[in-house]
Amino acid sequence: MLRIEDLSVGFLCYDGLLRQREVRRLSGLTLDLQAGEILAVIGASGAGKSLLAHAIFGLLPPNAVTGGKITFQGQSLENGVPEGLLGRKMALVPQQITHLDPLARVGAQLAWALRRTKGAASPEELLARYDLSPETARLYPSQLSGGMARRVLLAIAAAGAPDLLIADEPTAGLDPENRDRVLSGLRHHARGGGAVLLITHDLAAALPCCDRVALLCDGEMCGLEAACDFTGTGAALRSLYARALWLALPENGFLTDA
Ligand SMILES: Nc1ncnc2c1ncn2[C@@H]1O[C@H](COP(=O)(O)OP(=O)(O)OP(=O)(O)O)[C@@H](O)[C@H]1O
Ligand code: NI
Repeated sequence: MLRIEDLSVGFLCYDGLLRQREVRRLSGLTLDLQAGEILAVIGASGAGKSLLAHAIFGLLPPNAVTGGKITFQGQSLENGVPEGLLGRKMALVPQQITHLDPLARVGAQLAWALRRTKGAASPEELLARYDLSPETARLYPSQLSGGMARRVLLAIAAAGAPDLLIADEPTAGLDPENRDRVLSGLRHHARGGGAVLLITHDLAAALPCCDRVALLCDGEMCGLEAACDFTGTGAALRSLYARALWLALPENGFLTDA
């Protein structure tokens, strides 16, 4: 469904008064994502996870320099996501909850999303999918808890039943209960045949819900593993980085000498 081949992203910055140079932040990234699959992209802060999401949606700033190829359902995204696909075929759940309109009730924002994407669901159905009560529709964003706001963002992104959902840190700052609600909403999406790119730094939380894990390290891919291989001593994992990350989890004894 989504194919990324040799993607690179850099930024032009001034080096002296007039000379510009490119600072590479992503390089040589190759990935594909199938329908019905949840692929987790795991990496530390600054690894380039959000850049990957923004590159897919063509949301990079003008000083960005990109290379490589991104195709979605066989269509090139070289010039950004075509208008007809946005929201209806592919949707982004942004990292910042400030993307909600502070002056509009949740219900109105869901209704706009449904109208814009010609979505068939009702606002109540979308809220229920993310375990939000129908009364949530009457609230303004300032009246939502952090966990509720994240789930509202997901419900808005799900309005057009997109084939591909890219969720950038949808569980950041959430307690385990809210985190599981968000993840089960993403699983619901994948079960219905959608594909999910789940961006997170939390390997332990992502593992029970994803199918594969791509590891990003300083802008490069340093492992692509099946989620089921994160087990025992990590002997089935192919990359050293994945094994080190797995063994360093608290439940595996914080081992750091993999
Ligand atoms: N507009 C920009 N101009 C220059 N550098 C940028 C820009 N946006 C991001 N970067 C750099 O690219 C690198 C990757 O940033 P990115 O936001 O993708 O990290 P991340 O993995 O999403 O981190 P986090 O988990 O903290 O969200 C960082 O070093 C960041 O400073
Ligand atoms: Ni980020």
